[in-house]
Amino acid sequence: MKPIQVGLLGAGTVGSGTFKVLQRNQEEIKRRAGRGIEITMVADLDTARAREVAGEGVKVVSDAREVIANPEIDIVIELIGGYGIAKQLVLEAIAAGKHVVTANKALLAVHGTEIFAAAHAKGVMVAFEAAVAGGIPIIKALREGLTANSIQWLAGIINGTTNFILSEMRDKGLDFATVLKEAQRLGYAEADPTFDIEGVDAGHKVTLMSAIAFGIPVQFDKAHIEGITKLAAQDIRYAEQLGYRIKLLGVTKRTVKGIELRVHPSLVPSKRLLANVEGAMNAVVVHGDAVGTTLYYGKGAGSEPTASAVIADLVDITRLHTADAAHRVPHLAFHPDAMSDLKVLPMSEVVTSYYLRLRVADQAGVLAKVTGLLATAGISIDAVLQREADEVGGEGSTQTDLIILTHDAREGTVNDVLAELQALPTVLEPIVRIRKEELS
Ligand SMILES: NC(=O)c1ccc[n+]([C@@H]2O[C@H](COP(=O)([O-])OP(=O)(O)OC[C@H]3O[C@@H](n4cnc5c(N)ncnc54)[C@H](O)[C@@H]3O)[C@@H](O)[C@H]2O)c1
Ligand SMILES: N[C@@H](CCO)C(=O)O
Ligand code: NA
Repeated sequence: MKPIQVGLLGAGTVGSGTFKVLQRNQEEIKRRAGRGIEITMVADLDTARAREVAGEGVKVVSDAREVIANPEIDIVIELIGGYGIAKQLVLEAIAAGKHVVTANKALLAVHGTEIFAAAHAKGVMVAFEAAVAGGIPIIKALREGLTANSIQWLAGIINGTTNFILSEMRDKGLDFATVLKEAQRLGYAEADPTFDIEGVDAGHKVTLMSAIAFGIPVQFDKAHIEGITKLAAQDIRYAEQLGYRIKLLGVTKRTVKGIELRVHPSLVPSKRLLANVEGAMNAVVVHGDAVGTTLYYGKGAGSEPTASAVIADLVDITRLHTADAAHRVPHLAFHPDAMSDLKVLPMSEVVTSYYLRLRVADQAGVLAKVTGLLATAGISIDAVLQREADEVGGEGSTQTDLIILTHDAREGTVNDVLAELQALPTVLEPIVRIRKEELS
């Protein structure tokens, strides 16, 4: 089947990421969607840059309406932003019978009711995973994964720019303006960064989540919004001394009286996972009556993380648009005729790093012997800690613990060297081995 054709409006930060990821993972995405997905036309006012982004074989125009008018195109991605021309283009694309994918939370939070109604009437989809918490699939989680639940509340760090500002101010003592500039340079901030720092962007996102969580219309005008511009550095410090971090949270809650919908700085106990979400990272905690509390964490802004969500929507729409049984969501995510024959590795071939603890005789040369055997096996050491003998076995002890952190090594190699180490007469007890994952 011929690839589904996509038109892109706006080849900026997110648009260029969408191109890159779609090209890099083309084959895998096709195996998942059951059909190729190709951006064949791009509109951007800056046609020279768009041409650079799009590469060979893609038609570049400056007038977005040419993309919408192209009958070959089934899906239009709107990545221009704002309420003005973006709104007109989205409504025109819908009227022309195109599905729309957008990252424009401002547009949907304010004009969502009109846009979704137009799409419903026309029988097309408007997908917006990228609009909330960027790459985190929170829309899909709320709409599909948690669909059995009566959702009670959700709270999240959903603006990367402000979380980045708060983290950098606290950790590096940098001033607000400097960090904001850096967030803009990194492509996190909105075209108008007051939307970020005054909590408006977070308000747009929590409004969209509130609608999906509780089945209410999008009502940005009812949200209470405070940003971080009035936050004083000493309050961040005092909160810290009391065991709290200050985070800009978007919160929406079902109560007997109605729905809470609010964005403001909040003290969060330092030991909570949310308090430890740093930099431009986002996280959303959702509480459903059946599932309890669940947490979603990841990059909420930036070129490729946001593109990740845009493309997920493209795949969803491609599956639904190509509406025969063969193109529904496959049981194993990839289409049955596109499964891979990649092998599952035996544990001995797994590469990871290790924590090793050896109870050894407290005598000269033991450490050298142990590290020598590891070196011979090609296992490099990240850190060594030797406990004092009397900490281990009491005063006058003749035993001590050697704790070794290794760099990455093959499990089979580690097994062999552990057998050698265990056989040393100076190693007194079974060696403790715990695998270590940096998960970075
Ligand atoms: N940057 C992020 O991390 C991020 C994350 C999530 C959502 N978003 C949203 O994604 C959208 C795009 O953001 P971005 O950061 O990629 O913005 P950007 O400013 O980098 O890109 C916008 C592009 O649109 C083009 N453009 C402007 N007017 C146009 C018109 N009339 N016709 C055609 N092209 C036009 C601009 O030349 C520019 O290349 C916004 O709605 C934003 O809120 C961004
Ligand atoms: N300006 C937004 C981009 C992602 O929506 C942020 O900082 O989170
Ligand atoms: Na998302």
